[in-house]
Amino acid sequence: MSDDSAPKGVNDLVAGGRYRLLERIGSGATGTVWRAHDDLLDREVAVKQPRLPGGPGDEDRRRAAHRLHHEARAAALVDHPSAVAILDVVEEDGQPEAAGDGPPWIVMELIRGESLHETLTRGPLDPAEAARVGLAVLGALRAAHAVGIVHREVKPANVLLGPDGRVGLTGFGLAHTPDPPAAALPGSPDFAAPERRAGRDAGPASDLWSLGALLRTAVADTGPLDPLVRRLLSPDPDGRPDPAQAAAELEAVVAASRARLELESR
Ligand SMILES: Nc1ncnc2c1ncn2[C@@H]1O[C@H](COP(=O)(O)OP(=O)(O)OP(=O)(O)O)[C@@H](O)[C@H]1O
Repeated sequence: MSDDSAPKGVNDLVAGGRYRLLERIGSGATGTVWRAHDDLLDREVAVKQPRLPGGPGDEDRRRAAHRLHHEARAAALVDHPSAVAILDVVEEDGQPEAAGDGPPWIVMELIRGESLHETLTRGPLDPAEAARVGLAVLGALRAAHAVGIVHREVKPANVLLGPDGRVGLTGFGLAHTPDPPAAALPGSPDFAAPERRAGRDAGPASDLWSLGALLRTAVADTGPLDPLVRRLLSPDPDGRPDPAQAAAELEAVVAASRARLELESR
């Protein structure tokens, strides 16, 4: 693309010499997410600009940068159509930082839409749509668990919904591989499994509890999802369903709804 046709960015800020920031999408605890144009590949992407506390060398700042690096690495390991793909990481600050502690700007695929959290501010989903979204999230979680990653922050704000039915799980900031640090990490209490709230470590079953909480929050009445949601929300991690079984039950709810719609359209 020639310079003339390149979209004009906000303040013409170009991260990593390549990602032209176009529009602020939103911001969270660790940074601001921008819609950006990748001038090299001529496509739009999402770029997370870190917001780090303190000044260079501060412990808080070092920890926040570490968390972002960790988020990028954890998310990049997960290869699933319902996990937001990590495309690149660039270090862009101009500030002298210790190697590996610099603020990483995370370049991700852009999901044009909104988070499930935003969708739910307008009203609940019907159980079949919740099952479809839950099935996608569960798929991404199973892919994460298969490579030894526990997400630890499954919640509606971390589920992005595209206009084409696309579901993208993001927010791997608290994700970790087993053998965790002893200290309990912060998270969202409403979606954190009881063992996590008690300060014990989270395993794959903790993500299943969070999925149960997400499904319960997404619908006005759990209806056909009720038996599954109850088991996902079992206080005992061993009492939660096997992920393959949970997927089969969600699929059954989605299939029943499709069959009903087909009958009605005849
Ligand atoms: N890849 C993406 N494509 C489109 N929008 C995104 C993407 N990633 C995040 N967003 C949007 O950007 C906003 C901020 O995302 P971010 O991940 O920083 O939020 P957060 O989960 O609250 O943050 P944190 O995990 O740091 O607390 C959210 O509204 C989210 O919907």
